[in-house]
Formats: sequence, C-alpha cells, structure tokens
Amino acid sequence: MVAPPDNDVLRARALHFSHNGSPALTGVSLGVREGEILAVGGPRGAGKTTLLRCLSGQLLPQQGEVWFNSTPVHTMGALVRERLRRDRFGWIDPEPALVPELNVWENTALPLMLRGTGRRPAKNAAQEWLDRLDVGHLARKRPGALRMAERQRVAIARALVHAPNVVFADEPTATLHRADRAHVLRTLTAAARSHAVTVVLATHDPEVSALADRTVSLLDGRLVTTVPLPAAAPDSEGQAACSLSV
Ligand SMILES: Nc1ncnc2c1ncn2[C@@H]1O[C@H](COP(=O)(O)OP(=O)(O)OP(=O)(O)O)[C@@H](O)[C@H]1O
Repeated sequence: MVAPPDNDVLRARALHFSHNGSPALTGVSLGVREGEILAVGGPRGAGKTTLLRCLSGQLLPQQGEVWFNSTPVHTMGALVRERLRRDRFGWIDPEPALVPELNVWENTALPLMLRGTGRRPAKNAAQEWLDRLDVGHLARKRPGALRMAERQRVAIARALVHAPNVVFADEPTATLHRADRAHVLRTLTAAARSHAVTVVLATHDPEVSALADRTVSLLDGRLVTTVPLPAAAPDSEGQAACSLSV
C-alpha cells in the first residue's frame, strides 16, 4: 500500500461498492486536494452519495482504497473510523437532520460536546459560527421554529464548528427553494474557503458546480469526466464574500 501524494487530503483508488449486490461504484479513483471545493455531479442513482460515504469512512468499499492524508481509511476498524469522522470530518445531509429537542446552539455545539469540549467553550464556538452564518439570533430557538434554509445554515455551522479538515455535503440544497439555494451554497463555500476547509459536494445542480474549483461526474458508478474550471478571480462567485462575515 502506497500513500497518496502529499497535497491530496483524500484519495480513492479503484473503489467498488455494491448495495446488496447492486453495484453503486465500479472502479472509481480520484484525489481531493487540500482546501479544494470539489463538486461530484451526475444523475440520480449515479453513485454520488455512495462515493461520499466511502470517502468519509461511513461505508467500507468492497474493493479499493481510501486514504485520508497518509492514513488508510479502508483498513481502519469501526471505532477508529468513527473517531476520524467525529474529529476530522463534517457532514451535511440533503435535509438538515437536527435534534428537535435541542435548541439551535446546542445542535451546533454537538460535535464539540461529543469530543468532550466543555459546555461554555462549545457554546461560544457554536455562537461564533451561527453569527458567521447569519443565524446567530436564532441560537435559543428549537429547529422546528426555523425555516428550512435557516435549518440548513445551522447544519452547516454544525459541520464546521469543530474545525474539520473535510466537509462532505450531500445535495445540501436539494430541499431548498431556488432563491435560498444560491445563498446557502455561497454561505457554505465562502465559509469553507475562509477557513481552508476542503469540501466534497454531491450535486446534480449546475449552479452548485459553478461555485466549485473542480467538478467530476459519475455515471452508473463510474467517473466520466473531469472539468477543471479556470482559476477563480478574487471577485468571482466561487470566492465571493457574500454578505457574511466568514
Ligand atoms: N441502501 C441501499 N440499498 C440498495 N441500493 C442502494 C442503496 N443506496 C443506494 N443504492 C443504489 O446504489 C446506486 C447509487 O446510489 P447513490 O445514492 O449513491 O446515487 P446518487 O448519485 O447519490 O443518487 P441520488 O442523486 O438519487 O441521491 C443506485 O442505483 C441506488 O439505487
């Protein structure tokens, strides 16, 4: 087993994964550079979610390798993978999966509290991220009192609060209205860029790909194209400082 190049924070080699015998990934290899925002495109059922779940150590590929920096993820035991996910990765679902009984700041602080951070520092860090994402005023509300776009901002804050190396976002705008979609997406990409967080973003929305540094596409579990975008100008959308203090 040879470790991937130093500048790849994540690398997949010849990944194969089948769900109950039905193939979802058939020989996918790709690298993700540190600080890169990578969009993974492709139609429904192409294997995007399965790829993100393999890269993030939620699923173990039946064949192939996944590396995080110089550490092999595919050979890790379940507990070590759990710790890796908890400490180094953030995850954003298509629908914000917040705990209804906890208020917004408690939801945001969860990744820190799970690592043993004290309540006060965890609350302060959560509040800082909520403020950056323009939902700080909602910190004491329960998720049920928020609009879907506000809840997704809280989910983004929760994915970033513990300073992860990589955030995986699986169709993070799938349930949002068009106007909210662009705003939430710019929020996520601007926040990630300002904190040098690598983002792997599954999407079939072309607007999402436009905010990424690079797009790869899956079709029937295979990688079909790689579209390098021109280097983003400082004032371009991809690096745009939206109206947020991130
Ligand atoms: N839990 C599962 N059990 C059985 N088959 C599954 C399961 N999850 C995914 N699949 C199948 O694996 C293939 C890839 O699914 P995956 O969800 O990774 O694709 P996707 O590109 O993320 O699709 P979508 O855009 O609909 O989320 C599809 O054929 C899907 O039906």
